[in-house]
Order: sequence, then C-alpha cells, then structure tokens
Amino acid sequence: MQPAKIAPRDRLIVALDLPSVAAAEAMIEKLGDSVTFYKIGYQLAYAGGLPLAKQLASRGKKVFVDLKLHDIGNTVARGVESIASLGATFLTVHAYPQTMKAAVEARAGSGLKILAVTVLTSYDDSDLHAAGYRLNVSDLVEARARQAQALGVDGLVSSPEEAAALRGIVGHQMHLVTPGIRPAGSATGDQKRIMTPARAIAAGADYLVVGRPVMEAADPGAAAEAIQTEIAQALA
Ligand SMILES: O=c1ccn([C@@H]2O[C@H](COP(=O)(O)O)[C@@H](O)[C@H]2O)c(=O)[nH]1
Repeated sequence: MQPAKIAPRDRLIVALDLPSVAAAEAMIEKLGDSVTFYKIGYQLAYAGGLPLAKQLASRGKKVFVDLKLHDIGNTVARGVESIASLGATFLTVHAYPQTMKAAVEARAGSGLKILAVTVLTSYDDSDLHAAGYRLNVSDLVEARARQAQALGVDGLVSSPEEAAALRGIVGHQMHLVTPGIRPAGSATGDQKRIMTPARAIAAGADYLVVGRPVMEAADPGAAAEAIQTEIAQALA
C-alpha cells in the first residue's frame, strides 16, 4: 500500500488544551490559517467543547476528538456513535481488544476514523512496570499495534520514537499519529518519549500532535507556523 496522501499543513494537529470554549475560540482566531487540524481533549471537552468540534468541522477544519474511550463494549459503541455525529475525523480509544472491536464496528458507515492509543507518551518502561506490565514500552506498543491492525482499527497513537518500527509492522495501512513532539529548545513537561517535528516526520509519523509548545508560546501563530515550516522542510 502507498503512503497516505496528506496535505503537508494537515499533518500538524494542535491540541486545544484550554479551559473554556471562549479561550479556544480566541486561540483559533490567533492561529488563523496556520492550523487546519485541531484536537479536543479532556480539558476542553469537559468544559463544553464538543459542540465546538461540530462547529469547527462545519467551518472546514479537521477535528480529532481525543477522549481515549475505554469501557464495556456497548458503552464504547454508543459513545463512538455520538462522536461520529459531530463530523470529527479522528477519535481515540485505548488499545484493548474489546474496546477497539466495539469502536470499529460502531464507526462503520461514518467518516470517523478510530485511533488506538498504544502506550501514553508520558510513560517509560519503569512507569509501565509500576502499572503491573511485564513488557517494556516498545514491545507493548508493537503488540498493541498488531492487535489493532487485526481488528481493523484505522490508526495508532504512539510516540514518534516507535514510528519507524510501527511502519515496519503495519506498513501504510494505518495512520501514525504522534504526540510527544517538542520543537528544539521547548520544555519537555511531563512527556517522556519525545522527538522534534523534523525527526518525527523522518521517522515516518503521519500526524504530529502539539499542545503546550503552541498554547503557551508568546506568539502561538508564529510557533505553529515555525512547526509547519519544519514539517515542510522534513518532507521536502
Ligand atoms: O500518548 C499520548 C496520547 C495523547 N496525548 C495528548 O497529546 C497532547 C500533547 O500535548 P503537549 O502539550 O504537546 O504535551 C495532549 O493533549 C495529550 O493529552 C499525549 O500527549 N500522549
């Protein structure tokens, strides 16, 4: 299968990790044409952000709803149906077989694509072991990727550190969406498995998710535009 044809500017997904719809609207205004793809996660979704997802989609932006669903299959399926009605492009679920199966079945016939979160980018091997797992990060990411692919999941969320290995496993059949992106010199925060935008693209990531390096920048529009330039140069 050929690599997915993705417009270079759609490869940057900016996380609207903000406390209110008003703050998100103000940020979207500042970012203007620098950003075509937005992510709405816990903070904004729980502050009334899901109707904004629908509005953004109707205004021609792409939307990633990052709710990382994980529940009994029936509940996951009903949640997926609700999110599909918003016109979002991506929705995350945790990479557990029952959850992924329910989500894939429930998104059928909609434009929504399901992404499986393999291992959170704030985890390293010691965090996994503390959580009771015997596998290290790379082995668990790869095992979950194989399960996700077998279940018909559309894409994977992982650190860019695993992107090259994942390409070797899933080829170009699945979208690789990578948080843990840090432009050179920016603060790591709680992320443990990180790469620069250029290195993530070179490693094979399709989409780069960036939150604080844009949200907390003195000039968010300039920060987003700098990442877009780095992505374009890495693709050239
Ligand atoms: O493994 C994961 C899955 C999701 N995320 C989300 O991506 C952004 C990253 O934000 P930064 O501020 O750039 O660290 C955030 O919304 C996370 O919930 C992730 O980081 N890792």
